[in-house]
Amino acid sequence: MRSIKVVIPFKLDCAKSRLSPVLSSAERQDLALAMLEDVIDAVSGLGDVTILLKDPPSEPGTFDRLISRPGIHSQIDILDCPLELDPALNLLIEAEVKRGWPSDLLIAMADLPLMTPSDLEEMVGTPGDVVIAPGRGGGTNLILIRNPKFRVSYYGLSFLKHLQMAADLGLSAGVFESFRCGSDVDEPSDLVEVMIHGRGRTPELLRSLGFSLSGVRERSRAEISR
Ligand SMILES: Nc1nc2c(ncn2[C@@H]2O[C@H](COP(=O)(O)OP(=O)(O)OP(=O)(O)O)[C@@H](O)[C@H]2O)c(=O)[nH]1
Ligand SMILES: C[C@H](OP(=O)(O)O)C(=O)O
Repeated sequence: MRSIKVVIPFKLDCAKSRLSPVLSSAERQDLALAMLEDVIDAVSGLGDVTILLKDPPSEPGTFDRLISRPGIHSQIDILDCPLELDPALNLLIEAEVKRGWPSDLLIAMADLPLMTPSDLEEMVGTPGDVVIAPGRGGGTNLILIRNPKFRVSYYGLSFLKHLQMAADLGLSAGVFESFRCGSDVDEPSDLVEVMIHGRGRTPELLRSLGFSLSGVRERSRAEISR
């Protein structure tokens, strides 16, 4: 099997703005870092990892502990790129093409705190020139790119867009359906799933911020309170 390079795009400044009804700006940054930690734990067995960073953090050393924890054996690099999500990722893809496509690329969003190494093993076993793990509601949570012709186009109905882009290029697309990989954390109601199913740093942080499951389940959803 070909080797895999993992790319995690990450933005700390104004991170997770859709959670502003329930979390302050500093808390959202802490949450973004906790989710990044859980994502690194899930992906680090697959190969080397590049964190594609939008804006260098104001506090030096923000990432030091995250990337040099015991149990993390892969190489983790931080690559600064001020561009928006798509141009930053497509520039990185083109750089890999110029290098002769030494590894396949797995692009993993940093807001997937439920994802586990065994989910990813299953995804990597899925055939296709491109394999996509959709997010709930039509987004794209993970893309495994095995063919260097593919480029990304996130936001909007990006799952369907990515399938169409693969078809337009004549590439085969595998779809990896997974509850854990499909659960990205964007809206306050997504925090419920983290409290119920999370096992890592993210539910721990939410508990330390005072969140708990209220024990009530209304309109088919458990409720959390703070
Ligand atoms: N490198 C880079 N990463 C980004 C950028 N915008 C978002 N990301 C990352 O891409 C992933 C998905 O982004 P979103 O779910 O929109 O996260 P977000 O922008 O922090 O959240 P909202 O402000 O609520 O949209 C997360 O891992 C983000 O950290 C960007 O402009 N550059
Ligand atoms: C990046 C974007 O994430 P969302 O904010 O839609 O979860 C997408 O999946 O296309």
